[in-house]
Amino acid sequence: MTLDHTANLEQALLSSFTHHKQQLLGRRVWLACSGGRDSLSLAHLCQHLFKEGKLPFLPQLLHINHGMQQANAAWAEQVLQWAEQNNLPCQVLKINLIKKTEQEARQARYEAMMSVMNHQDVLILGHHQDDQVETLLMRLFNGAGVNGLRGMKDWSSKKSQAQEGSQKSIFLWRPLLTVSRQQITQYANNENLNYIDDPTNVAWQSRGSGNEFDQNQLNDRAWLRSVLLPHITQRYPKAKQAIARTGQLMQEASVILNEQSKADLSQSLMTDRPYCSVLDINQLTELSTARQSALIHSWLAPSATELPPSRRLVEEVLSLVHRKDSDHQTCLYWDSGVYQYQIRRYQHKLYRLWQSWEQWLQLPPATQQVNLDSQSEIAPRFSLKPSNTSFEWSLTGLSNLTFGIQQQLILSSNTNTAVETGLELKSAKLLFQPLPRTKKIALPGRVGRKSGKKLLQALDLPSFMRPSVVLCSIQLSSQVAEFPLLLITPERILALQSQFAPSIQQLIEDNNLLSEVRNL
Ligand SMILES: Nc1ncnc2c1ncn2[C@@H]1O[C@H](COP(=O)(O)OP(=O)(O)OP(=O)(O)O)[C@@H](O)[C@H]1O
Repeated sequence: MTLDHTANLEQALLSSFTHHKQQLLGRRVWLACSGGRDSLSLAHLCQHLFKEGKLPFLPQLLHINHGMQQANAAWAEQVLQWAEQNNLPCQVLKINLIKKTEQEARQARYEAMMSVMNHQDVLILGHHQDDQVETLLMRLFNGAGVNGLRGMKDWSSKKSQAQEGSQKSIFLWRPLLTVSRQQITQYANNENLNYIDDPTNVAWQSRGSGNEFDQNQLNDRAWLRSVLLPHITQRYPKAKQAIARTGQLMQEASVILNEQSKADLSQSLMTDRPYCSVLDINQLTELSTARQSALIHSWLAPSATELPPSRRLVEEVLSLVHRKDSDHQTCLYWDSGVYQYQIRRYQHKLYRLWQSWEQWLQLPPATQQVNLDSQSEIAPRFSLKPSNTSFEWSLTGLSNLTFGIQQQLILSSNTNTAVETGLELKSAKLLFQPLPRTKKIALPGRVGRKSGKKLLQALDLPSFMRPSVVLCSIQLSSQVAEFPLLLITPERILALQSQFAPSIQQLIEDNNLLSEVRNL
């Protein structure tokens, strides 16, 4: 028969296990064990349920030695010994903290654990209901919305931030979120667990003969735990359960809200790359104001590792969206903690750009030429701009283009002799250069030729993209002037009016001629 003191914990773990059984299938399970009361109780419970055949896995323990307090090495030793006595595999990982803040310690802890875990492994954490209540209160006092007030999730995914662009992610599993600290304490005491009591968790100060704590010495979490919550529960004995219940309701509400804003976002998105995302303002403004705000809020922080934007920034972006004048100079800056963004508007489009991308766009493209008879020299990716450390812009399928032009020249030169055609091909060149502002160019399907700003406006190109337009022209012999063939931007290729336009258009439509940007 299960004793009362184990019933709550056992029930919570087994019910959470049943709930996530499918997600756990085939995955390796680890347990983050500080050696404190919560995670040690959890490790003990896992081992007990595994022995009884109720849990199909035995987690491998991971303990982080923060190297911050003298006692840390002794704690690591204590966890190792306990694991050995209880036949649980255990690894100690040492980290070096630079800033020594709580936030940095948490992040470094996760990164260290992820470094030994495989992609999509599961990490069990000892967070419980009281932790959840403290988290909710801290967020409430910081003005959180529905997403913040849902608190910690019992199952979530965490991506490694160790290297930019890293694909490694793991699952965090918190099976004890419905169990109170008191219930865990009871379990630990009844099982005679020799857990570690970290003094920085409570920040007690010894004063004179008695033990009192100095409120000013407590961090926010410790103050809520030791000062505010006892007051609240005196008046409202069930306050903690009620706050945790609100968290669950917010969790459900946030699922609905997020599904809605995801659907709204996909309707309004015109382009979506991490470094350049474009929203259609006409679509966006069809939505109610509340849905516009929710959409902008999630669009400004596209990945889970980024900070949520402030209410004020969302309002500023919305007022940019609703501007009726033709001002295209306004630029809002936003640092999401991971990326630095610029938010800009052009015509009916709203741009979210990495700052590094906007700066890269200002660099001039290369001026270069390709001889039409030397097909073998053409690289599969023909670089259009000197690469820097962040981006590479290239034209793929240039050999298809030169081949198409050669064929057309041969076909159209039936009045010439083979020798003359050969000579014409030999001297023919493709020239690539930054679009000259003075050159008059006819756009396909438009009347008359345009130059400079007018041409770029007709192309619907925002000012920050204009330095990155390449003109590709053909020069058939050194005596004859060149003819414009195509305009290339990082986003697209436009075939200009020329005898080669139909075949170039075909190459573009078949994706055999592409302008491609790679984020390095
Ligand atoms: N040094 C550590 N090594 C491994 N895991 C840790 C460590 N510190 C914290 N954790 C994990 O993160 C969870 C939440 O961290 P928190 O700071 O609340 O833990 P704690 O109070 O120090 O320890 P516990 O929750 O085990 O009593 C812990 O339950 C544990 O799973």
